[in-house]
Amino acid sequence: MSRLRGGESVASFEGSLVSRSIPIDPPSFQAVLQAAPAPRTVWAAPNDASIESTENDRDPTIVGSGAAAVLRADGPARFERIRNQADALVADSDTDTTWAARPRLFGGFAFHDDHEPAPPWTGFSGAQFVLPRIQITWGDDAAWLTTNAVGDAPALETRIERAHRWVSSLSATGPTADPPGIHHRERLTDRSTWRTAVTASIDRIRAGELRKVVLAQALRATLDGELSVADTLCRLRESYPDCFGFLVDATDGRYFLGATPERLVSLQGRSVHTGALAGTTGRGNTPTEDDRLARTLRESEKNAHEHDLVVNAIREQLDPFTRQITTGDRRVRRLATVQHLETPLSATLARDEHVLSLVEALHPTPAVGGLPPDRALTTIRTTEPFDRGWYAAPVGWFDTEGNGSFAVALRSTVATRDVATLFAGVGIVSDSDPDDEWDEVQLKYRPVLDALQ
Ligand SMILES: C=C(O[C@@H]1C=C(C(=O)O)C=C[C@H]1O)C(=O)O
Repeated sequence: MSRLRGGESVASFEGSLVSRSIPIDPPSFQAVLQAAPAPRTVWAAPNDASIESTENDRDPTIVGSGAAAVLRADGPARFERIRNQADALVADSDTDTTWAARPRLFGGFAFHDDHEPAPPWTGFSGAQFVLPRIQITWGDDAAWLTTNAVGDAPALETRIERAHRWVSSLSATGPTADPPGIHHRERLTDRSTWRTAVTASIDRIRAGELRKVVLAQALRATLDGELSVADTLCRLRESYPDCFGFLVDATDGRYFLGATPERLVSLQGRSVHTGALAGTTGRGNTPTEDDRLARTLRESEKNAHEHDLVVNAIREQLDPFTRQITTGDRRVRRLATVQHLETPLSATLARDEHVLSLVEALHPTPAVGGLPPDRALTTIRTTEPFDRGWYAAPVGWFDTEGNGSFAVALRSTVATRDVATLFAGVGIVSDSDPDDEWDEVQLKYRPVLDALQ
């Protein structure tokens, strides 16, 4: 475990990161996740060929177990503080791993700079990253076992053998329990409060004070049975295979998990992939109705405006870092419960950068914050009657060289064994309709609600 000295920004580790890995027969994702000792971390990459990637940067699926080091930070400087702690940890690191199996730190950040870890976010700092003791990585048709430690290389050789025996002993498919079921739902935002808030934001947009703001709602679901994190994530993976599945364990019986369609940024070497995801409609009951909804979404001026604001802001935020930015074609991204407008963007960095610098520059994009950013964030803070915590904030991983992959933590829940709090939001622009936006929020709760009942 890491030792923190003199406050969170200065980390001192007794030695550097050591890491060993071996190829293994691919075990069952669910069985590993079910059996892995805490804290568990999950990064499940999309199985979507349409997500742009180069040969090398295909994002793998990884389950982490245990903690060889934990980095934490708070406040507006949390991105830089995590970066400094990580630099101290990886200086002189000793790894024998292949590219896919390399050690990574998994975690994320709170949405707001002034995040307080109050319920339901107890245990969640402003930022937390875990270097797992054991990492299982699934690539396209291979898998690896990696063991990580801080300054303890000899013990690693024995640990990797023990971990290998453990993984090999897991049965091919894990047990699948029924979903826990929901016996009570409590809205933290009611319809009339929502109408008032959305109308007030629209008035401010029409008065020229704001251009866009993303307002969210929260829903507290009391569960009938006990939540199984592994089963819930597997159900989300099945229904949303082209989303990013994630799990963050706050180490006190609270988990943040979800399956989000939105990539924030991925960096490999100097190659950057990101995208704008904004503008939403539902799914039809028939293919014809589905296509009609998609066409209406594509042709809607309101959605085009909402979407363009995001594309332009991402381009501006990336501009200082890049030599060249390419904006791909806008398309409709069809998920099980909604359809979104999506534009992929790729760029080449002008110089080497750590992925956390890009994460900090991009968060929050106007897909989840708004424009101008400061006014939108103040509006969110003063309007929403709950703390967003880590919802709509960056979650992902980075490696010892500053490569990494981050998603925007949407379609998610912060949960204990018996209560799950869900969040979902919508972009408000001048011609938004409060009731349509209410309906859109309900659609965005569906991925997690369906996985729970
Ligand atoms: C804020 C959410 O989604 C974001 C808002 C969208 C919109 O307003 O159309 C679409 C996708 C996401 O960028 C959410 O899912 O909670």
